[in-house]
Amino acid sequence: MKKTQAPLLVTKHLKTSFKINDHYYQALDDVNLTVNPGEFLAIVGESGCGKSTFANTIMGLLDEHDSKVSGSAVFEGQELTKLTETGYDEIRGLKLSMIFQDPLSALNPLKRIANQIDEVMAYHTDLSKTERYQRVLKLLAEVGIHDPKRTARQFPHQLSGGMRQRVMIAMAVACKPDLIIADEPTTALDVTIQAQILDLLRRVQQENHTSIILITHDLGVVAETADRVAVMYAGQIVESGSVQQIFKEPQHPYTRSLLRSIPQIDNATDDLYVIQGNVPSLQKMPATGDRFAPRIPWIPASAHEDLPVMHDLGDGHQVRCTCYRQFYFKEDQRA
Ligand SMILES: Nc1ncnc2c1ncn2[C@@H]1O[C@H](COP(=O)(O)OP(=O)(O)OP(=O)(O)O)[C@@H](O)[C@H]1O
Repeated sequence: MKKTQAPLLVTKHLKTSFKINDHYYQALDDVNLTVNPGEFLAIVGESGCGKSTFANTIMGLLDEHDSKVSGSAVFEGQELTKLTETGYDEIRGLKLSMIFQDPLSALNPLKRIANQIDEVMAYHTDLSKTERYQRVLKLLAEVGIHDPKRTARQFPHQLSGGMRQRVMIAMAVACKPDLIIADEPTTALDVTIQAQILDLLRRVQQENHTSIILITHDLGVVAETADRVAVMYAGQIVESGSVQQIFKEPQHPYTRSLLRSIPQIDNATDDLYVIQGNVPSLQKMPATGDRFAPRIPWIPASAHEDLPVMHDLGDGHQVRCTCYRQFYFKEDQRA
């Protein structure tokens, strides 16, 4: 059952800049995203596209001395960009949680697992110590830890990578938050464990009706997991839509290139498609034009907009720039 029909998180014209050598450079540019209650949104893009910056902006984890945020991010009616540190303390862990890529550095190496999960409940709930311990064991069992009592006594270094990530998920869901941001939660894990962790996140979303934003560079992991996908390139959302739209009718050349780069099991003899070039650094970000254009030089300049905007394709499918209308792969054209 839905807790509320209103969107959970709405960002409008959200921009984040970082100070480098006394100048501010934009890492997030005009990000407009909506996350509905109980929805699983994936944000996908190569390394350096701004995905973690988005997560850190929403979670209030940026260093205010070297970053600037403008625009709006409203979470459950609260404007996050104006929230003080004390305000964030009230909602982080309770309404808004984060799962990091590297649980070993996110967990405290000197504290037993039980104490780390207990902390968030001690801060946000009125449960007694005994009740909290019972909940720690229940949470550990729910995230697939076979011997919760034993794991509760252990330190992070005594656990495998997959178990540590399960513990992080137990911590993140301890107070049943409304939104969890998982930043590359499976990147450091092998493929089998990766699938288990994604299944677990999906289960958390369905059982607790929690919204999840999954941040990943791997479009391949998204198809089975997410409801909607936002593709990010060089600090901008270049395409967004349902999983079906993104996988069956991808429009932006960047989305199509990412899809083509996914290894296909039934296509083992074909060479893997590699997107040529790199994501521009913040200092080299072009002020105008399609930011992906330099990586598809065979597409005529006239196909791109000078100041690309989002185009509505219907049913919630959006794409930036008109170049998608004339996009083709150079290799296909030669064939
Ligand atoms: N504190 C910072 N100061 C300066 N530049 C930063 C800072 N944090 C991130 N950046 C730059 O902002 C851009 C976006 O980085 P971000 O980490 O958000 O990308 P990402 O898509 O999450 O990639 P990755 O998966 O590698 O973290 C990059 O060019 C990065 O170098």
